Amino acid sequence: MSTTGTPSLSVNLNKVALVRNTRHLGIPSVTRAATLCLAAGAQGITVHPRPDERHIRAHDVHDLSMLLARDWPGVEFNIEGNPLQNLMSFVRALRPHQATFVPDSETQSTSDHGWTFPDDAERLRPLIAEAQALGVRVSLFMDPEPSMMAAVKAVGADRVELYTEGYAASRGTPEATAVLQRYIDTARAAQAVGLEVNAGHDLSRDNLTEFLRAVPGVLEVSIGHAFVADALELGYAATTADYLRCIREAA
Ligand SMILES: CC(=O)[C@@H](O)[C@H](O)COP(=O)(O)O
Ligand SMILES: NCC(=O)COP(=O)(O)O
Repeated sequence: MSTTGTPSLSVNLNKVALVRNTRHLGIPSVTRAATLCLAAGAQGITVHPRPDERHIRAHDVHDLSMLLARDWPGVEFNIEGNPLQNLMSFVRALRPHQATFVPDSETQSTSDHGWTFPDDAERLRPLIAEAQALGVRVSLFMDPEPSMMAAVKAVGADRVELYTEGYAASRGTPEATAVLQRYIDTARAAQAVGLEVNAGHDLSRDNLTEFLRAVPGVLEVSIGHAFVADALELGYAATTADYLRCIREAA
């Protein structure tokens, strides 16, 4: 949650790195993108360093951590990934404010599901405890399934990130109202057991306000793909300002 009491905007820079990686010129710069978004008012930076380094590379995570610590001390750094693969090495080395645990396979093209309980509980429990002992808040990427929230709390997580692809894809279909209701019910179930709530995946300027108006108490949205697509047209500063407007209009 930002200092204004509205949900925080954490800009995911994966797709900036994706373009950068097609040549050896260092452009577009991931750290420059972070600086421009933060200067325009974004409250956080998210990266998802995948094991194949198709976009964010290990040095990006280190560079961003240094940049934020040096120039943006109030800004939240959120690193996403699978703690059973490469995520914990970043958590141990850099101690970001938040680690979002995502159950992706190594070759997955993008995230497409959340953790499953009770199946994943015993593998996650010690990793959640380790991250928290390092001062890192842990959020679990979860499908909108109210019945899972008690298990997320029981395994020790601080937050859930609601996987919003289903919401985004349902808009304009006959199922849209029922789908949105599942997110509302899941957020309420999470909050009822003492979990905080984030949201992300396929959020955009078109669908963000409606989501935040409907789903209570979302503290943070992380947005990358649509954000970077918009930034190609509008620039980072104007894009950040417009996403902040979408968030404000939901209040
Ligand atoms: C967890 C989540 O929803 C995002 O991290 C998303 O997976 C972005 O990753 P890509 O940019 O690799 O699609
Ligand atoms: N956690 C979701 C995220 O960081 C960005 O997802 P997307 O906007 O790239 O789909």
